[in-house]
Amino acid sequence: MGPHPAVADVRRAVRLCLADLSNRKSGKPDKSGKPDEREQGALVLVACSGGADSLALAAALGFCAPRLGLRAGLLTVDHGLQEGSAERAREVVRLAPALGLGPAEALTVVVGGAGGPEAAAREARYEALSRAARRLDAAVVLLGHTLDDQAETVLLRLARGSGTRSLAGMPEISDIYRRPLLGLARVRTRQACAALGLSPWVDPHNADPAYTRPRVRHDVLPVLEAALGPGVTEALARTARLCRDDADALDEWAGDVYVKSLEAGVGEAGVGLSVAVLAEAPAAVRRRVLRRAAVAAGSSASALAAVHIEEVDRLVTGWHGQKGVDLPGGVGVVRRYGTLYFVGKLVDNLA
Ligand SMILES: Nc1ncnc2c1ncn2[C@@H]1O[C@H](COP(=O)(O)OP(=O)(O)OP(=O)(O)O)[C@@H](O)[C@H]1O
Repeated sequence: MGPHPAVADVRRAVRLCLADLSNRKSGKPDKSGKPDEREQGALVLVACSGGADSLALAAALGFCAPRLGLRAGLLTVDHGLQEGSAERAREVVRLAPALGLGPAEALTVVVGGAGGPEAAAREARYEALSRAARRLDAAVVLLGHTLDDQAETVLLRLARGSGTRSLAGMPEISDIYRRPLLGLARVRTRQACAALGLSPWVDPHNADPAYTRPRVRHDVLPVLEAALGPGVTEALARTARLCRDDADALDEWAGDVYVKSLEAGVGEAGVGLSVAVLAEAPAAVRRRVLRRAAVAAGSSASALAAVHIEEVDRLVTGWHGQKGVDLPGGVGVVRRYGTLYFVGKLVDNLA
């Protein structure tokens, strides 16, 4: 008898996601079911909170890694924000060998206050995960976001009035991170855990209406599904995929226009763009070029809101002598005749 269908689904998702790293073309296990000692494969880590999504993912990684000729390990992060968090982290680490995961570590982080506790915890978590991955020389770190997480993200961003890049939601691959479960409904990870006899941890925050995401999860999406039909979650995730393709194409176009419009160049004086070249570009492309220039001059991408860029855009398309625009990160934008200058502390990695 084969595995439970949900277990098979999670394993398939992991296999597909790691296929490019595999050194076993057949996908069949070797005799021992363990990675060949002579050709030690790449190390794949799973970031596991102990919740159903990342627990099902960890189990699937432990199963698939030897069959793909890869090594597998686990990282769990103790944010120190909830009672019993250290004990839970230890429990997740203790579970790792039974799941077939080699190095397993609990990382302790200190969460600062900037941007609210959720955002600060996330930032501290990613920093700790990236550092540990570098130290262990891991090729990738897997995250357990599901189709439902993606749909919630898209809905939240729609409600904020986001553009295509933001509506593209979470990418399947970014930097060392991969999200194999983005195409899989959350219910499948619950089913997979149950079928494997695993008892996931339930985050009390996930039911706390004080947080926005739980409200979307429990109050908004069920109402949409009831009113518009059961395909809404899947449809929102599809919107993310479509927006990603559009955003990628526009970014590429904007890259060309950015280079063409660089008039005063990028240097000590700032970034100078040709207004004539900018004015010729479609609005969606122009806004991307302006964002790029702002980041090159020292604004942080996450602090730049759509309203900031719209204000800068008015210096191009609605110019009647206004004095300039201040952007986050201490960047100022001024227009002098045919050139738009972004002046501020320049960052090293220019676009
Ligand atoms: N404390 C943690 N330690 C390690 N990884 C984590 C931790 N918290 C979250 N992650 C990783 O980030 C992913 C998304 O976490 P998030 O809290 O947004 O979602 P979630 O729905 O609560 O996920 P899960 O059910 O796996 O806890 C998780 O699936 C996991 O891979």
